[in-house]
Amino acid sequence: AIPLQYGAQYSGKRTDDAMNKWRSNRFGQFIHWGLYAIPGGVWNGKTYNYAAEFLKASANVPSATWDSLMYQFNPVKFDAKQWAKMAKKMGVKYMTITTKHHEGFCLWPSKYTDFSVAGSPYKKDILKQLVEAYNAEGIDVNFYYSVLDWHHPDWRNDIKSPQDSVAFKRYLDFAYNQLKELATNYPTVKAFWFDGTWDNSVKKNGKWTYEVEKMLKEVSPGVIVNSRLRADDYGKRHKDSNGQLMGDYESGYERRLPDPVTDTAVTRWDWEACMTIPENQWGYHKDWTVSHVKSPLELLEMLVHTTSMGGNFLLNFGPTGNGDFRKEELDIATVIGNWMGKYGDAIWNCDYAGMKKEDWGYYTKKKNSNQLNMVVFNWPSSGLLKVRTPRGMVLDKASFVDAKGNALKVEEIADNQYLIQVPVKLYTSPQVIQVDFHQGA
Ligand SMILES: C#C[C@@H]1N[C@@H](C)[C@@H](O)[C@H]1O
Repeated sequence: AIPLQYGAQYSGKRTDDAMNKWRSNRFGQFIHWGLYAIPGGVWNGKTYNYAAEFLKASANVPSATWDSLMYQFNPVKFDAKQWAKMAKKMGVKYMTITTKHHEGFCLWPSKYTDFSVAGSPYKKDILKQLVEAYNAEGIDVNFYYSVLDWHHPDWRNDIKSPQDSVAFKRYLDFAYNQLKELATNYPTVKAFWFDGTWDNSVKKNGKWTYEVEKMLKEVSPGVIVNSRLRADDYGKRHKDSNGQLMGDYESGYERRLPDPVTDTAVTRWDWEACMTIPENQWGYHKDWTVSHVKSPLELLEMLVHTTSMGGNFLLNFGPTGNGDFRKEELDIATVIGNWMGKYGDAIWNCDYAGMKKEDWGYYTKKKNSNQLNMVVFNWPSSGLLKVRTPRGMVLDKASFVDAKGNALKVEEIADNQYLIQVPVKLYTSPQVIQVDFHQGA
């Protein structure tokens, strides 16, 4: 192995209470909210199709002009309690909020910058209201923090001169102080979601990334840090120069999921996929006709797919500049919430079942139980669901979660091969079959 000072600190999955809770949560709400929500992808009457939170770059807006949006930030419809109630009904167990996105605007009154809610007509601490409202609903709150900062004069994409080094050192001190401020002032935060760490300037500062993670875990014992923060001694990210995952979980799955047949290696570590409802809009965009918008059932299948591979699914919402949600997002929250209300037990506290993927859908397995869930998306015209079990696993009985009393016919047709007979009918949403099993000889 290559000797590293700033490589992975451990291998395998954390098994402490904080990580076990993070893992059992499975379904989270991502919220991207900042000044970009005010123009919503439109600048000087022109609609830009690229991600709305990148509008400053897409429309080539001068910094002084963009930063003056702070004086328009006054979300009169913002109601943290209402947001938290919607999230609770949707069935999420955690929420990740952009404390500061690439634009540098802070949703909390940071003492290290004037570019925050404190400088806006709104004035109040948005983070505080969200943390209190979501925690009151029993939902954990995690902080997204962009290391990349278009506003801060000392930010550098790369270090090409001694002057760059001096300036970037000031920037890194600023970011370190902000992160310590967040961990100290919001002690119930459960995880930090780092983004904007792809530039050479950060890759050349693996030591700083190591020290940030160390500080956060000292200030907030048990806190969880995603793999995007760290760079090792050689600038390697996510996995260090010895191929070991850095941080507490892999967070490279952005708008994509691992393949349930070829990518099962991902089940060896903790991971999370984050997902947009349109093709690629994280911040609020006025015009969602610019791309495909995923339906509730497309997103529900992604949630089940992710759980079936032992990952967390973080679904993104982009509130408007006024602090309310668009109708498509409210509808998705309702449809997914209705399903989770009936079948959430096949998601929460469930994990990879260690079984071969079948065409009809996905398996999830309740932690520390002999309860296997079959979430069926593709109903077989044959009325037969094929199940291949690992050696020694014997199926005992199967029934719809909605009809526990009516046992389904389970036929063992060969060693470790079963067929479960189900009615042939059209269902309009995925059905869940619960299977009890035991470990045989
Ligand atoms: C690129 C990029 C960023 N990473 C996603 C999580 C969003 O924050 C997007 O702006």
